[in-house]
Amino acid sequence: MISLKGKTFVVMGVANFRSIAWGIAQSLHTAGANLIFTYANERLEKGVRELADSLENPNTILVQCDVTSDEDLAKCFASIKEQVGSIHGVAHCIAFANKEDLKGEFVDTSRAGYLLSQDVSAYSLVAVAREAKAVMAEGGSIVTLTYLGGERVMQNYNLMGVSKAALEASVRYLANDLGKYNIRVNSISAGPIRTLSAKGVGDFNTILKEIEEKAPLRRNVTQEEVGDSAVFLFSDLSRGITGENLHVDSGYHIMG
Ligand SMILES: CCCCCCc1ccc(Oc2ccc(Oc3cccc(O)n3)cc2)c(O)c1
Repeated sequence: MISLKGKTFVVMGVANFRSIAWGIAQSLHTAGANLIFTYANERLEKGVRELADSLENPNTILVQCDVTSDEDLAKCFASIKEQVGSIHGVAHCIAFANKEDLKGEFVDTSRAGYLLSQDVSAYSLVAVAREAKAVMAEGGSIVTLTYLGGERVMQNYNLMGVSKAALEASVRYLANDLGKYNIRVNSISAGPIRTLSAKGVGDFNTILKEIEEKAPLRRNVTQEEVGDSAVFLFSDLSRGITGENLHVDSGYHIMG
């Protein structure tokens, strides 16, 4: 089993026990890591604290962080630096698009909706990477979450697909910039998982069934499987990998 004992990772985007971010947190915890959870606002704090407390690790820290605010991000990582000195990685599990932009016709996307989704789902990784760089002395690893709809059209995914395309290109350009500091930047393209966020995507159930019928493994993936692949990308076993998009999707992406 990979050991991340004595290492500290920031997990951004836990909403509840179904979150992929929580799956990543559990796998990191099992590997012995210390965790710092960030949450967007007070409404989310209670739920994140209950989950964090369930790990029973006294080193766990919670920090409020609204990724749409440069000031909040700067304060968040300054607080992390002050509390732990340095971190070894960041799991960026944050995305958003207005519900009306996740169904119907992409051509009808509003300017405001498009910019909001790009800001939260793609630009936030650039800002997080910039702030995290200053707290990752001995190098580190940044992992973000994407979906196949960023590479090709998946009905209803619409605006989020365009935001994920921007996110995946941002991973490559960030990997180019940060490699000289021995900071790696990768994405995990997860298969569909029934999370709070998934409720926002039109006709979600159809794709779950399609995976069971067409994916090479003939089954859907779980938060734990994505979490374990994230531990691989956070560990030295992936020290030669950066700018990569790792599909953890039962192989579905290889099918026509
Ligand atoms: C047709 C594609 C079906 C599979 C979708 C898999 C998936 C599920 C969830 C994903 O993450 C989000 C995150 C925010 C998001 O925007 C939301 C979520 C809930 C409410 C709302 O107003 N917006 C939509 C999807 C995601 O990027 C991808």
